[in-house]
Amino acid sequence: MFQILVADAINEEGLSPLLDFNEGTLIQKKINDPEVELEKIDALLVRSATTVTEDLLEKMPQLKIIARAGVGVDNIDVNAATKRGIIVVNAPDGNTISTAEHTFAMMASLMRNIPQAHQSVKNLEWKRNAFIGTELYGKTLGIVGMGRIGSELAKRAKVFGMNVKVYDPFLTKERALKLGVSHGSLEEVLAEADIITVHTPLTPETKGLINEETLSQTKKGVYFLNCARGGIIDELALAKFVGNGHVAGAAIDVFEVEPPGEHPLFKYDNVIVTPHLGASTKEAQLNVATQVAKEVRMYFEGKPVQNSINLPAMSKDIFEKIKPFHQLSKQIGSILSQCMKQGVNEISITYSGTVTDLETSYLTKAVLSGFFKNRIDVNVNEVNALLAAKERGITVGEKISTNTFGYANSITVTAKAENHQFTVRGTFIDHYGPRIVYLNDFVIDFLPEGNMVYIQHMDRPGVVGRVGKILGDQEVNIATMQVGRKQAGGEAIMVLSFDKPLDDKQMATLAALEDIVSINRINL
Ligand SMILES: NC(=O)C1=CN([C@@H]2O[C@H](COP(=O)(O)OP(=O)(O)OC[C@H]3O[C@@H](n4cnc5c(N)ncnc54)[C@H](O)[C@@H]3O)[C@@H](O)[C@H]2O)C=CC1
Ligand SMILES: O=C(O)CCC(=O)C(=O)O
Repeated sequence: MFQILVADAINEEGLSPLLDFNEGTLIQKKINDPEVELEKIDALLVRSATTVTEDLLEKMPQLKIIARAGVGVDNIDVNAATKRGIIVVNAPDGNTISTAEHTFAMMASLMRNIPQAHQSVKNLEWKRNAFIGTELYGKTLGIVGMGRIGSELAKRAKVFGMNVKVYDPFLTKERALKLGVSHGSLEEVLAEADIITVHTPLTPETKGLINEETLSQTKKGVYFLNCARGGIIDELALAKFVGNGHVAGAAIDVFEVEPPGEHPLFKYDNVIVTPHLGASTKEAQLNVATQVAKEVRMYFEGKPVQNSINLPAMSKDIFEKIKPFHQLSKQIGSILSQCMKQGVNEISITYSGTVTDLETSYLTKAVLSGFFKNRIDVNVNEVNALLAAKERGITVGEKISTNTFGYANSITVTAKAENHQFTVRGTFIDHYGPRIVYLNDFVIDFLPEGNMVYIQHMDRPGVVGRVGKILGDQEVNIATMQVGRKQAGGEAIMVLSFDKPLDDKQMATLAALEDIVSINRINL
């Protein structure tokens, strides 16, 4: 049973794919609840209240997937998760409309003094002249970060007759044209906009993007909005520019520290605030919860996840096509690792035939995950495979060849150490399955499965018989046996499979036989 911890308030109805999941137990408790056994948790679902740090991950050795029921993953140490092979998924578009609408509502409220007027009327006042507002019509809205939310906001602003000027270094001219917005530098947006709103993620590049220097490049009387992440606008700098009258007002949904407690912006009447409500609609909460619950279930069902931060997306169709090769690649990596015990400095992979139509980089990562399994403590998978190789100084190369060695496809992997190298080649035969067809200079043909031994020996009469006799005497049943040799009387190999692994004594007895050069267990 997979243990799935829902650590933040996530919409219950949206969690139904996990509540109905027979192979998972859903635990809805805070991360620091003493009843939560962190070391047993397989999946962690959070919103923004839980901060997923490297220290926390250290306490969760079984964790395989972190799901953020929302967009921003700045509360998750994605690098630390990646290093441990933990997939991080989010719900990228479930709350886009809600956040765009909230930003729009904040902008309209700010320009028409709605919160202040509301409070005044409730205080039994009737000050119609105190709350003269400003129209949105004809004003220039500057959008910094033209992704999903920025784009939805732009559409709404245009309907209200606003001009939209955007800054996003990753936005193409074609997309800007399609969205009907004017695209410029940050400096241009700062200089031209009447209202500026930020919609970027919080990253080292965007932290403090709006600071004293950039604020001083804006028009006097500009308005600011932040419904993205606290910290993109430097709060103290903004407070200073509101205080000196340069900024006419600000609407803030998100803070550097949440909840913010006493805050320098709160003393200004022309600053309106909400407690991180961008995604707080029934619709958005249901959407994001459903999206991540489905993703976690798909993951545990062995299906591809769609919205991973640290793994390329793969459609179901492609995943089905790649699946047999993925398994074969892992097996090749594992055989290689078990046959070549020394430290490796290079792994090169050659793909040929039908497999080259697929996403081979995914297979390369599978080869590495098979290779590192049992070699290092860390669970290596497609998420951290390249990183694991890099950290261990192993160069990984991938190439395509037209030589299929007579098969419809083949995957050939060579691991190189200082004075040694070992090659394993496999193929996948439709309606038949995976086969290993080449092992270190020997042509062979065996199913990579179960408990095997790989024996290097001299091709002399009686060797195969002696191996069979010794194992028979010890009541060991040989399930399959394949032999390969280069030339009569020269070096040869045997690959045998058994119902259960050979023990150390049995291995030692075989190793001591005359004409046996070496013997290795291969457990797949
Ligand atoms: N207040 C709330 O409750 C919510 C806040 N958010 C925040 O809004 C952010 C944006 O969300 P989406 O639009 O869905 O993300 P998105 O990924 O679709 O868009 C982000 C855009 O920012 C741009 N960008 C990145 N670095 C930039 C830079 N240095 N300068 C200018 N543009 C830059 C990207 O190119 C991208 O187009 C999220 O990262 C999240 O932190 C999201 C949902 C709810
Ligand atoms: O969980 C929430 O309500 C916050 C949403 C948010 O900030 C996000 O999706 O990035």
